[in-house]
Amino acid sequence: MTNILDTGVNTSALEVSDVTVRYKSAAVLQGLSLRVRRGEIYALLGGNGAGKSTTINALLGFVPLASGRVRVCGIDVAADVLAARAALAYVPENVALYEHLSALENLEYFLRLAGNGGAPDRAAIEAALTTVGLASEAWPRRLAGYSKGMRQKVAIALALARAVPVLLLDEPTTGLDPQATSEFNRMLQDLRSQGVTVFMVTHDLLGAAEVADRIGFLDAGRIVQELAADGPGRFDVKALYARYAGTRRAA
Ligand SMILES: Nc1ncnc2c1ncn2[C@@H]1O[C@H](COP(=O)(O)OP(=O)(O)OP(=O)(O)O)[C@@H](O)[C@H]1O
Repeated sequence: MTNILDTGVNTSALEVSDVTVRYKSAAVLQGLSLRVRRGEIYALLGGNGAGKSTTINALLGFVPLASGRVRVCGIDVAADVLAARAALAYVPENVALYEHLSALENLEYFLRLAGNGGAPDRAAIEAALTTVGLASEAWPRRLAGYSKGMRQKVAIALALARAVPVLLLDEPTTGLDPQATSEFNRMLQDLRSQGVTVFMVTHDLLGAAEVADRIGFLDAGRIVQELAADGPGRFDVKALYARYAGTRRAA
């Protein structure tokens, strides 16, 4: 798969440096710093209100920064938000695609919108749908009959067909059954092996431990802990659970 921004291979995919975001007087991100390497799966965990969605909004350039800097593939988001967004595909928890169109038609339609008006490349569409593991029988069916997991696959296939190097996933496994979750995690591993970077916000500690290279714990707008997968043993889930539970503020 071609990476649209593979110049500057030494730059991080995502770099958040000492970022503060305020809503009115309240600081929601408070000196947040994190770095995601190219081809890495990074899971951001944190309790409700910790600032996870605000972090995604900062990466997309949707919230002004009171201080700090955000870079996407080396591009300063404040300096060139459109170039930064072109390197990102944001997949929200509930994917917004056309229900009355099939997977193939949705991809054709959105690629035409994103492109320069020419016909989208059918082979690239089929390759992307294959990579995400959507069964080919489903490709011509309307999305109205799709499960949540299938819709997510279509949204990710769209990002792949656009050759976007970085995926931002918001709660991707919420509402998926265990089989769909493990299929989803396998797909993320396939994407990683193709050099795609994944940044996901999640409450699914076990899923994150299964698939992520690193897990960051966000509390009150900053990273309070960051752990890396340690080889074949990966994360110590028990210890992780204790730490994760420990970052949640008392209700
Ligand atoms: N547009 C806004 N205006 C004012 N306050 C906001 C706004 N958006 C978020 N907040 C506040 O900022 C804080 C962080 O919100 P954010 O949505 O980033 O948290 P989160 O970690 O994604 O939470 P959740 O897990 O519940 O989705 C919360 O206290 C929230 O109420």
